[in-house]
Amino acid sequence: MKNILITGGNGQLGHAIKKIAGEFPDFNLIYTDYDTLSITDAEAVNNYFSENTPDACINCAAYTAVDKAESDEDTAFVLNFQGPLNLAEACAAHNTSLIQISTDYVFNGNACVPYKESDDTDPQSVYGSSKMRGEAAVMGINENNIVVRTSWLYSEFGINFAKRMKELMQERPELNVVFDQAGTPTYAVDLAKVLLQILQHRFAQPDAAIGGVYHYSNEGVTSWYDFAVAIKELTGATTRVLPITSDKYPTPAKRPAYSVMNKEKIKATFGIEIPYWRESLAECLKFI
Ligand SMILES: NC(=O)C1=CN([C@@H]2O[C@H](COP(=O)(O)OP(=O)(O)OC[C@H]3O[C@@H](n4cnc5c(N)ncnc54)[C@H](OP(=O)(O)O)[C@@H]3O)[C@@H](O)[C@H]2O)C=CC1
Ligand SMILES: Cc1cn([C@H]2C[C@H](O)[C@@H](COP(=O)(O)OP(=O)(O)O[C@H]3O[C@@H](C)C(=O)[C@@H](O)[C@H]3O)O2)c(=O)[nH]c1=O
Repeated sequence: MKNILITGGNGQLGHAIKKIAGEFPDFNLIYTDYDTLSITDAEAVNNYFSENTPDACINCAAYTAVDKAESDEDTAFVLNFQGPLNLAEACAAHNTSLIQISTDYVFNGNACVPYKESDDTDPQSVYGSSKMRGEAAVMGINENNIVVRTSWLYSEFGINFAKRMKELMQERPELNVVFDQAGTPTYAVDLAKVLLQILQHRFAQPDAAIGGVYHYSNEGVTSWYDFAVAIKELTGATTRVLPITSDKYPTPAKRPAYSVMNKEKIKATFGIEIPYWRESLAECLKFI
């Protein structure tokens, strides 16, 4: 039995991991959150690892309020950079495997073909910059650590675009949604399974050199507008969904115009198949 620590366990991804934990009977999953283990408190993190010595840690704790981060930079960096650094140091000291979750918002969005892990990062927002620093901190401490970048995460848990759209469609006759930002939605439950599969792989072949950055989203490409239209179609809502350009929906943080990620590396390394985004959306909507 392997003990797996899930930090930020009360967030969206933490809940998604809880949902599928039963499919991994060899793992004893331990969930902590802000109130039980603040990842920004280096001493608390060290003490926790000394007392509990987990075999692996998946860091789901993060500052994810993209717009708020623009005016709350210090808090975003403490949580998205210092927190992962604290965890990476404790993991290194206790021989614990670490998976850090990162984001498509580390890219500037100027590409027109899917981003590879080796492409340059150039975040356009405080959130993206803080996550990029978190990636560098984790990989700088131990090259065997793993960073999984994902995009447009949604699920029946927490706050996310799909849940918000479904709510708004019940309240409003018309919705305006940007169609000039392209990316790929990711059902958090699909990501949760892959994270635990990666750990299975790590424990089965401890000497395999699988450390590094990986991209994972669902398959396909869409825009936020098309994502909203799919939610409307799949839920049978009658709201009019209208496409707008980003300048008609001003936000404090700039989002990448294109943040589709190439997933060849994660598929080849771990032998996984990835569901198409619309099929996963249909599955998720059964639970929203
Ligand atoms: N959501 C998305 O669209 C995407 C997310 N990601 C990444 O995926 C990961 C998971 O995101 P998601 O589950 O959506 O995020 P959530 O915001 O749902 O969850 C983050 C969790 O971290 C907790 N937390 C806050 N501060 C601390 C702290 N100091 N110590 C421990 N825990 C803390 C939060 O608790 P509380 O709520 O009490 O503050 C919350 O439970 C993150 O790394 C994120 O950057 C990547 C791409 C897209
Ligand atoms: C609610 C709403 C949003 N939008 C736009 C705003 C924005 O450009 C886009 C996405 O909206 P949101 O602000 O909900 O999503 P956002 O917070 O930008 O989502 C991001 O979160 C972080 C944590 C990530 O890591 C990213 O991968 C991504 O998922 O849709 C509309 O056009 N109309 C609307 O009614």
